[in-house]
Amino acid sequence: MSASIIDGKAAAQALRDRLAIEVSRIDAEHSWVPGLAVVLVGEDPASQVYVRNKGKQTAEAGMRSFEHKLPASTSERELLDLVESLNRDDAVNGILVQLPLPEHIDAQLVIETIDPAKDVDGFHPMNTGALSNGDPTALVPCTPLGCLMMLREQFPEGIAGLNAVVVGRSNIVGKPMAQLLIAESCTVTVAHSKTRDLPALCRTADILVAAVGRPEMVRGDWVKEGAVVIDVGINRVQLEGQEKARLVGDVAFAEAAERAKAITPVPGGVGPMTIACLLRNTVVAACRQHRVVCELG
Ligand SMILES: NC(=O)C1=CN([C@@H]2O[C@H](COP(=O)(O)OP(=O)(O)OC[C@H]3O[C@@H](n4cnc5c(N)ncnc54)[C@H](OP(=O)(O)O)[C@@H]3O)[C@@H](O)[C@H]2O)C=CC1
Ligand SMILES: Nc1nc(=O)c2c([nH]1)NC[C@@H]1CN(c3ccc(C(=O)N[C@@H](CCC(=O)O)C(=O)O)cc3)C=[N+]21
Ligand SMILES: [Mg+2]
Repeated sequence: MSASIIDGKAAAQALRDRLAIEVSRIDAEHSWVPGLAVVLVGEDPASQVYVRNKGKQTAEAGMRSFEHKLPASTSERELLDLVESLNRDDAVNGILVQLPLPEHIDAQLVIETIDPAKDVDGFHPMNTGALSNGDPTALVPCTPLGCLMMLREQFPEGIAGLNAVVVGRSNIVGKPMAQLLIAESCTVTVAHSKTRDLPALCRTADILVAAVGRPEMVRGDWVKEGAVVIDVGINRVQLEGQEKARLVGDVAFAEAAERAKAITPVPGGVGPMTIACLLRNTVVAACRQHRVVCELG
């Protein structure tokens, strides 16, 4: 079998097109547009790429974008003050503080300072709690939400009852991914660095999600014939004799594609959908704040 390649770029474009229509309807009917504030502390080059993409795509969807770039030397108090001022700012409907933060800043404290109604990353305990309780009003973390949207497209008959293996248990990807799949009635196993015989476990997966941060760790023979593989990994690897770093996922793509039914590429898979879902969460959050019905579900 040779896998079909899931086009995350196209899926993200389609979602952004729908958002743009919804935003222009809101603007016409209510005379406001959703606003997203992105806060970047420090100079991490990869984070700068994402922040630039977010700003551009936010504007293209007709929304307002507020970028706050702070030096790595910013104190915790200064960052908390900024978050509190964004909480009070009515033009700001969504707040994203790019992670990781410098060592001297308590990231959990920053996350808990964000108004849960503006927490478009879905990382605030109020939102993670709501997700784990199956509360549909939860703001759901963007990367897992994007993965779920792509998975649903692959299974017109639904995913209930399928075996899902999520490799990685981070608060930003693995755990919320597992929660979403549980809510979809998959049978979910979460693997991590202490998991025994990971290859054999992965071979039980109808749905295999890799969110590990290790380039091409998941090999072709870990993939069950006909499985759908979602590769969340974004790893910059420097190849010998090549000038530019290359982006690779957590899955050995060519090998896995020989056995999977469908697979997401890196780049062009989960990454673009993450940003589109961030914009979606911002529109949803803005509509709730204005007590206006949103036609995005
Ligand atoms: N496309 C996108 O939009 C996004 C992509 N990413 C990418 O996804 C990847 C994961 O990110 P994130 O969740 O933040 O990473 P973390 O480093 O926070 O978590 C990695 C997880 O993988 C587990 N792990 C590490 N090594 C192994 C191993 N050898 N075998 C099994 N499990 C292992 C860890 O286990 P343990 O808990 O035991 O340490 C941990 O649970 C990264 O490449 C990141 O860049 C992240 C966010 C968004
Ligand atoms: N508070 C917070 N929320 C996040 O959602 C968050 C974060 N912090 N910190 C970093 C990770 C990573 N992340 C990505 C977003 C887009 C792409 C993306 O657009 N990737 C493109 C390629 C872009 C490139 O060339 O680097 C692709 O995969 O095709 C990747 C990764 C969001 N994250
Ligand atoms: Mg992390």
